[in-house]
Amino acid sequence: MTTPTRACSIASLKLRQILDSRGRPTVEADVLLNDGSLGRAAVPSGASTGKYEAHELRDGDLNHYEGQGVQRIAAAAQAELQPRLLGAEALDQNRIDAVLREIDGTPNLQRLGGNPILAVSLAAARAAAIHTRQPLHRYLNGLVPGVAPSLPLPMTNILSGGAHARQGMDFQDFLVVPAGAESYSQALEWISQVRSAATRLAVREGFTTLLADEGGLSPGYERSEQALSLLVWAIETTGLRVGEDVSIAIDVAASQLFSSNSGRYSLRGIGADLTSQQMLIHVSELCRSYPISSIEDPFDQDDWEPWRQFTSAFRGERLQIVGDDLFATNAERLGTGGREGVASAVLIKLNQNGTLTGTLEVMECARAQGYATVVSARSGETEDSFIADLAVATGAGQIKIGSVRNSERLSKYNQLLRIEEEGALPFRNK
Ligand SMILES: O=C(O)[C@@H](CO)OP(=O)(O)O
Ligand SMILES: [Mg+2]
Repeated sequence: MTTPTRACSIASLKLRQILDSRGRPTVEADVLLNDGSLGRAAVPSGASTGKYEAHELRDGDLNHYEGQGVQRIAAAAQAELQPRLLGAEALDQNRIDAVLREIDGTPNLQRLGGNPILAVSLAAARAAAIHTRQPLHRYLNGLVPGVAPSLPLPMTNILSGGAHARQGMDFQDFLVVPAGAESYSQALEWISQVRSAATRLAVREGFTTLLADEGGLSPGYERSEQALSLLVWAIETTGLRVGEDVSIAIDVAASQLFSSNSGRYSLRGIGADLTSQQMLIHVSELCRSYPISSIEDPFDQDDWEPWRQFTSAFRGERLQIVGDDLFATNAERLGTGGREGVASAVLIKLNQNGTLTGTLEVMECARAQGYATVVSARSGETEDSFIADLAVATGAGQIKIGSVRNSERLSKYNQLLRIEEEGALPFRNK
């Protein structure tokens, strides 16, 4: 692509299998530049994956894998990508990502896999940041001219259900949002106070405090209402004002509950299979009965009609409506959402998109159509803290990482503390 002798050009590429927080194989990339700058990045992996995501090449399923399958996927990708990327200019992220897509040659990256491709895309950005001697968030901010960086408001799992817990609540995430905090560090303090209060209360009530995939408590409640009540109680116990200092967010992850054969949502907690209209009534009632400030994926990724009705029913109220599986960090689907008046925010997951440049384009599209953005981790994570820097660099406003209990989550929370310490950055554009 360019002359291989430039200090910022790629000298070598290495892809390997490592383990994620579920103990399952995932991909890590090293990108080495001619001046010795080494960028390393690891990609996460979802459990409640949407069908419009970039394709992740895996070895086996959630509960079973053969052993070296991801190593073979990594090696195959390395063999094709390395010769084409040698000498590429690491500072030209657009070009690198375009070449990665071109080599794969499929729209959803199913040939080489979205996972090795994203790992290289992110590792190249990190190598470029090291080469330019900038913190990653500052380098990434340079890729989005005109965007003001800021520290994001965390949205944090306290209780988990659905595909992440294998017991209890049908809905996947029950989170708290410390919107009244004055700073990121205060927000994090409040979160950990609410989390310990929730643990104490669950113990007092005789429920288990076993943890789910993202470190959220998995008490085995049957009904969503029990989880929501515990959250309200935990916030009150800490002396914080419910709904003002700290409010509640939920991720229904409804695509996991939906059967396209029957067209119904199966809710074990209430012992019923709901039609789209019944589901609309159910989630609307929950949003009106509890101090919920944000709801994600209340309906299936292809069930657009209730999405439209729900969005228009809550228009003008203080409820953020987030599309995760619905938009799959895909500019085309987000554009459709904007035209159809569906949702008011988009969850941003790098591995749903497949490249850094593609993800930044989706965030730009969100800004252009007035949608809020929530940068998000996956349920299977690594110790890589890239998304913390990404959220700051893009002034995303919000971040969803999981609970504050496990190191693969804390690597992001703690990275944000370090960035806060650098000073001069506003908290969520306040
Ligand atoms: O649905 C989600 O928002 C994420 C994180 O909670 O889960 P997963 O990575 O399993 O898709
Ligand atoms: Mg989700």
